[in-house]
Amino acid sequence: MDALWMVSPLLLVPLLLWTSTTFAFYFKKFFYVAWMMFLALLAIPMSVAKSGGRDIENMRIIRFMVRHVKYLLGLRMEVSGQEHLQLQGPYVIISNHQSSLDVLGMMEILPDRCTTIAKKELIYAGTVGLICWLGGIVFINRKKTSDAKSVMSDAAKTMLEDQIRLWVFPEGTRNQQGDLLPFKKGAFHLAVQAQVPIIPVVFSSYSNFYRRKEKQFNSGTIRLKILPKIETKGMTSDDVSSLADKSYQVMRSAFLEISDSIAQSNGPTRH
Ligand SMILES: CCCCCC/C=C\CCCCCCCCCC(=O)SCCNC(=O)CCNC(=O)[C@H](O)C(C)(C)COP(=O)(O)OP(=O)(O)OC[C@H]1O[C@@H](n2cnc3c(N)ncnc32)[C@H](O)[C@@H]1OP(=O)(O)O
Ligand SMILES: CCCCCCCC/C=C\CCCCCCCC(=O)OC[C@@H](O)COP(=O)(O)O
Repeated sequence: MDALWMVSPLLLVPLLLWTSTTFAFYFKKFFYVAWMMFLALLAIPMSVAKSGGRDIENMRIIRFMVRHVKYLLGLRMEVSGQEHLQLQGPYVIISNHQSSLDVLGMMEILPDRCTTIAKKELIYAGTVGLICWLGGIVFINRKKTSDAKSVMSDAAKTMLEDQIRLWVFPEGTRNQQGDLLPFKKGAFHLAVQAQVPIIPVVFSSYSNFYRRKEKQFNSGTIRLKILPKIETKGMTSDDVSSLADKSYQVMRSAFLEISDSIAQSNGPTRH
């Protein structure tokens, strides 16, 4: 009995360590969602006051409101290739998609008059849904290909008429498998239909600070690499597959390169 009393406090040590990282994981996730909901609540009246309703200019307000959130979560952003975004007129940005944390990187580099394409379910996310609508986010129904395609073709026209840039996640869903998923074609049809360039953007792997399975959410660095534009002038729908393949290749090699260099600078990581 005595021996058990001596041992049990020692057993508490690993238990406390386990709960503290797990606790931090849930706490940071909860805080992130709650804080974004709160920021959206502030941004809604600001957007309505500025532009009276749904308007792409509201993305400036959203960008401004989200920029500090990285500090609250202990994340650092390292951006390279910013000069590639200095193009006149509309273009399509494509990037990999790991988590809702991508919004932080997106707001770090979002050019003016740029909004994004998102699944329609996001509109039901309370204040976040409303601010997305006010920011002109284009919602698509992924379960109905024909609907999604027609929304994307309309978007190609609007891009040119209103001089708008669109950010698309060509993987079509979130993915943290340490590699890119095969690309869907929508972003490439969009760029070809509008005859505008594609600018690939790559987020480094989050696996060195965020591991969902292991319930870890530490401080860390996100590298954001903006790659040179890929022209689509003169291309037709016949070129879409090769355009998608080419984009995939350049993004995949950039992803492996920047993710690897972070893993090395942080020392070995557990997987
Ligand atoms: C102030 C504080 C606020 C705080 C809150 C923050 C608020 C705001 C910040 C904003 C940030 C919000 C961030 C939101 C991120 C959300 C991201 C997402 O939701 S990702 C999911 C949605 N996005 C996508 O899915 C885009 C990528 N998907 C596609 O491009 C798909 O192709 C599609 C959805 C258009 C269609 O998909 P699917 O039904 O699966 O069909 P496919 O297999 O891809 O295609 C079938 C065939 O159709 C051809 N195709 C596709 N598109 C077209 C087209 N536009 N025109 C003609 N043809 C098309 C395609 O080539 C296929 O044919 P094939 O013969 O096989 O080639
Ligand atoms: C009252 C409802 C409350 C719902 C609360 C959810 C609110 C989310 C709040 C804060 C996060 C802010 C950033 C939101 C934008 C990110 C959205 C996102 O990343 O969507 C996932 C989508 O790309 C792919 O979806 P799937 O991986 O296919 O699934």
